[in-house]
Amino acid sequence: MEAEAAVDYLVDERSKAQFDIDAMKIIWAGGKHEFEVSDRMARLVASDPVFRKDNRAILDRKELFKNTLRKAAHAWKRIIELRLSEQEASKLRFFVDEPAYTDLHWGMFIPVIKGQGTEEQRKKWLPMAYRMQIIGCYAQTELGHGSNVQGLETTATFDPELDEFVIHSPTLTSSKWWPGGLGRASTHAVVFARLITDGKDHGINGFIVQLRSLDDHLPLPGIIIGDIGMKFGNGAYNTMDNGFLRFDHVRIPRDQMLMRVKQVTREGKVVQSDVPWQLLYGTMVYVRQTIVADASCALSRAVCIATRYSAVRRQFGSQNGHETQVIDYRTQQSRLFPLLASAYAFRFVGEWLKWLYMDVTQRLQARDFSTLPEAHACTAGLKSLTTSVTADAIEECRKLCGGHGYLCSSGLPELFAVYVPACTYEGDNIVLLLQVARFLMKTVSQLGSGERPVGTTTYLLRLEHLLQCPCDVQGAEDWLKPDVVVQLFEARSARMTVACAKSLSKFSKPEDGFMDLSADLVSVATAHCQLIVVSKFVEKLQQDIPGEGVKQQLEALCSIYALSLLKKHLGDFLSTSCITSKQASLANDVLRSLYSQVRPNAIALVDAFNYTDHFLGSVLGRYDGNVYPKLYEEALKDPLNESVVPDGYHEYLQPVLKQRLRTARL
Ligand SMILES: CCCCC/C=C\C/C=C\C/C=C\C/C=C\CCCC(=O)SCCNC(=O)CCNC(=O)[C@H](O)C(C)(C)COP(=O)(O)OP(=O)(O)OC[C@H]1O[C@@H](n2cnc3c(N)ncnc32)[C@H](O)[C@@H]1OP(=O)(O)O
Ligand SMILES: Cc1cc2nc3c(=O)[nH]c(=O)nc-3n(C[C@H](O)[C@H](O)[C@H](O)COP(=O)(O)OP(=O)(O)OC[C@H]3O[C@@H](n4cnc5c(N)ncnc54)[C@H](O)[C@@H]3O)c2cc1C
Repeated sequence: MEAEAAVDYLVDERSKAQFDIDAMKIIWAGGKHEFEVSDRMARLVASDPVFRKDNRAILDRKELFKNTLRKAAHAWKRIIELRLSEQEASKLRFFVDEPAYTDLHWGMFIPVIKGQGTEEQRKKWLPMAYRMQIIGCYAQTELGHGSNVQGLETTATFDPELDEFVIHSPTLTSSKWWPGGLGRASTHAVVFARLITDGKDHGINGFIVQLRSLDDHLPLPGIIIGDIGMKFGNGAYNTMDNGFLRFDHVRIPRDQMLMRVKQVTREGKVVQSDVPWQLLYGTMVYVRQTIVADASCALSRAVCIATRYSAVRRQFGSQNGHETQVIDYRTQQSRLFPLLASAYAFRFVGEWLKWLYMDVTQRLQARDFSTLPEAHACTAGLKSLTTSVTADAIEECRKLCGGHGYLCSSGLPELFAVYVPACTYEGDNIVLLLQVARFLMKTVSQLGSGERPVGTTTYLLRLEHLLQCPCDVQGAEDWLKPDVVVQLFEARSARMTVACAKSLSKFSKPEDGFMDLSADLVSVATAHCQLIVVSKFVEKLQQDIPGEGVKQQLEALCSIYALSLLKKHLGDFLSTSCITSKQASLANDVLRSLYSQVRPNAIALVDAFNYTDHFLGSVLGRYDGNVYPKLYEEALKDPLNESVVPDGYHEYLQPVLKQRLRTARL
């Protein structure tokens, strides 16, 4: 009975949608072709029993890891058999949805050789890597240093006699610690180490080092290697073999130093090429950009689960003889719909960031390095903003699902455990925001010197205006005007930036100021990054958006994104006199009416993500809404339910029960 009623809830919900959902699916996917590829790969993975993943939380580490190896090998087999393109293969791996050494091989090892190798090095190493004849990882972080890349201790000392580098770990803290894929799978690594020639330290650089034999996978001489142990959560990121690695005077040929940024000649002379040294950090810029795109996937997945379940779940009250769907509670809407809006916002900012990254790459090839600092600031800042919001949002979605959200079968605990390290890897989120703040302070300080701000900082050219312009909101409807909202976010960011720059100028040493004001600098960077997301959403809406009602839905979501941020950071907007308290109260009224506008479309808006039940991996987020019987089904699959009387009853339960009986008689 309940099961049928639950199914009905979602059918009814879907019939209320006021927009063309197929058109929205294409917008979400980023185009017709992208939608077709994504849809095909998702179905391919979902229909293949090797890719089942509902048992991850109960497998022990060894079984779990072996199963990951099996899935990765099967994925590779399918990629070859079906002659999948690079785009299709990467989508297939995405839908397999299991962190694995292949993420680092394709996501970092290949990109670092592409970005930091010479033409010759690329020709030598990439074909082997593309065919997976070698498996590589990215070994930068050490036990003692992660954020402070310049503080790495591993050494690469040039031996001119043998024309080789000697890679060595001089201290315990110089052990490589964390690299994914290193622990068990990789045969090779790009190792970041201090380049030393003729007794002189030339700073860090990447080196290709073979770690394990290609015949029997045993570590090569001088290599001490292993897995760093269990991480947060069962299943979750434990499918990944994050590893440790120590070198005892390991020798590699000179041509295995990645030489795009610096070269070492046969005589041991170090030659700096004319590209900026920061390109050594280029792979991190690339991966940060992909992490932003990935944030909208994780966020939309959690939101899809919470939204569908909120429509199925009923609690208290009465609507036509039924209890109230929890999605109809204003409190539920005010927690859920800003997250739904953020998922769309991050999708569009991710698309834009991909474009920015391609643009900077093309410019670098043409030896135009002018936009590199901005690309670094945008990728760092948006990586930080989107991953922090997404991690918090997954936890919020768990709470939005009440008690059942805490069950592994809701999919949310594992999603959270897999996702939270994104706030740390590829740059700790606070460290990255401080990089953005540094960039903003530098941009402001150069305004008078004729240096023109570029791209996302162009608004600072209108600084005088932004520092005193009043907010143009007289009536509630003014809050729906995109130019009013964008200018408001510009004014807030500009005012906070200038206030911080003024405070900084009071310090005789800028570095002291940076230390003392770092918490404020993080707020400034956050305000700037939120402005970028809002303005990229608005720009997206200025493009041609086909499909009946699609644009209207996206406009509502864009307003929800911006106004819910305004509400959350009201202190910033009021303390910088960007708005009055009357305007804040009008914004709150508008938000409520926007929630009402989104409410009938909520299920269709999450259906537009086009996730299969396999990918969602959630009983609560099932497409058919058939939640309750499936919760039972999942519970009954638990190994604890395999026997009626639990293992251990005779040893540990029965004696206790008997003893209590005797005590009671006494
Ligand atoms: C099923 C799940 C799969 C999901 C996968 C989805 C997507 C991902 C896809 C592929 C990836 C695969 C798997 C993902 C999973 C895990 C991967 C994790 C891998 C790692 O986790 S891998 C280690 C990453 N580890 C860091 O992330 C260290 C952070 N630490 C730093 O990054 C630096 O150390 C910094 C910047 C903090 C200090 O650097 P510093 O000490 O040199 O100091 P300073 O601040 O003075 O900078 C001097 C001048 O360089 C400029 N500058 C700085 N950085 C730049 C850059 N990148 N580009 C251009 N310019 C840059 C500055 O703006 C300044 O410029 P100016 O002088 O003009 O002011
Ligand atoms: C799951 C996972 C996978 C990873 N994969 C890889 C990989 O494949 N390859 C690789 O090389 N590395 C990898 N890493 C390492 C990762 O990149 C680092 O852990 C990350 O860059 C953070 O550095 P840290 O550990 O040194 O943190 P720390 O810098 O020690 O951070 C500790 C605290 O100090 C604060 N802090 C640090 N510096 C400052 C500052 N200047 N100002 C203010 N606060 C500061 C931070 O905000 C944080 O709160 C991985 C890490 C994880 C968790």
